[in-house]
Parts: sequence; C-alpha cells; structure tokens
Amino acid sequence: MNNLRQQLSLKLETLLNKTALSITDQQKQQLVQLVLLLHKWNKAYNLTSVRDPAEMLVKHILDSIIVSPYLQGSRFIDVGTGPGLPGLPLAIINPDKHFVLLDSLGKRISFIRNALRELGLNNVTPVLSRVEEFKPDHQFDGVLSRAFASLKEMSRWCRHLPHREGFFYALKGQFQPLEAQELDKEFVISQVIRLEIPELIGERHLVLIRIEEEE
Ligand SMILES: C[S@@+](CC[C@H](N)C(=O)[O-])C[C@H]1O[C@@H](n2cnc3c(N)ncnc32)[C@H](O)[C@@H]1O
Repeated sequence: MNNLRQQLSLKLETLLNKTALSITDQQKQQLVQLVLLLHKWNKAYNLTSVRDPAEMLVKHILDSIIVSPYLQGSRFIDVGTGPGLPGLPLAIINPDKHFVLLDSLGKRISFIRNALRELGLNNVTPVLSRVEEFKPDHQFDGVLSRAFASLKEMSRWCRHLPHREGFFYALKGQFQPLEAQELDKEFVISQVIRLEIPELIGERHLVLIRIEEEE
C-alpha cells in the first residue's frame, strides 16, 4: 500500500504540474488518501466503474478539482455526489468553503462519512436524501453536479437550492446546445467553459446556469 501511495503521489505531482492549480502538500496527501479509500471500498460498495487508482487520479480527482477556480462564494451543495465527486476533492483543496454532499444511496453516504473521518475534514456535511425532498436551512452560493441528470432535470429538481445570485455548476462531457434549448425559460446559461484535464481523453465542459426571475 505504501508503494502504491508513493506511485500515486508522484503521478499526482506530474498531473498538477500540467495545470495552473496550486495546492499544499497536505492537500496532495489527502487527495491520494481519498483515491486509496475509493480503491479499498470499491468492491464492497460499488462506488465507481474506474478500478485503477492511477486512472482515478485523472478521471475523478483532476476532473473534480479543475472546477475550483470557477467557484464563486463559500457555501456549495454537490447533488447526486455518489462517493463524493466532485465535492470531496473540492472540499480538500478549499478548506475555507463548506460543502453539503447529497445522495439518495445509503452506501455512498456511509462511504463519505467514513472518508471524512479518515481525511480529518470538517468542512463537509453528508446528507442522505433525494434532492427533490431536501429542504436546506439556507440556500447555497452554488449547486454542483457531475454525471447526475440532464441539465433540464437537474435545474428543475434543484430549483429550490441556489439563492438569487447563486449558480448551478454542471460538469459534463460534451455540451449539446440542444440541451440549453430544453431548459425551462427561467434558467439561463451564463457560461460554458471548456476544461483541460491532463491525460484525459474526450471533452469536458463546465456549464454555469443562473435563474432569471421575472420582475
Ligand atoms: C452516476 S452517479 C454520479 C456520482 C458522482 N457525482 C460522480 O460524478 O461520480 C449519480 C448519483 O446520483 C444519485 N441520485 C440519482 N437520483 C438522485 C436524486 N433524485 N436525489 C439524490 N441523488 C440522486 C445516485 O444515487 C448516484 O449516486
């Protein structure tokens, strides 16, 4: 395991050098620890179809933290987070922001609770709920999602979650302009950002959506 930890640390360093992201040594160790936990619990909990830990670094860790420079505000919710993606890697590198990680599957939330203890993170609240039924005390600066639902479904189901100036941040492969046309009238796409992820084959996009309320 120590050998694997070293290999992953070296690979993470190489990947990060190809990005503009700057993170502390402790955060790098926590990201590697998260991959080791995903690898360890994957068989029992069926957390991800990616089995190879080195591939997890690219497809899960880099793919999550690459969003960090675009986040505006301090309170976020990651809906349909699964094993905490993109929320857990983002929480690791943004200790000053708070993340609610929500999923309707108990096993995935159990994994996240266990990971929080192992990683010593205190800026994350795991929530077991269907998103449509979740009633937060306060609305959020941002609603994150990755591999969750179409833009139309996600925006409808999560309409109650962002505050007036908040954004939806949808992390996707290809961006289809047709998906934008299908959105309900009050949802407006404010930005589509093409993301560059080292060693990842295929396109990645971050779609920012806001709600335009009628006067
Ligand atoms: C394909 S997984 C994606 C997980 C993670 N975001 C990722 O990128 O790896 C979709 C997740 O959404 C959750 N989910 C689906 N419908 C949901 C709902 N209505 N409310 C909350 N979670 C939901 C599922 O349990 C599953 O963990």
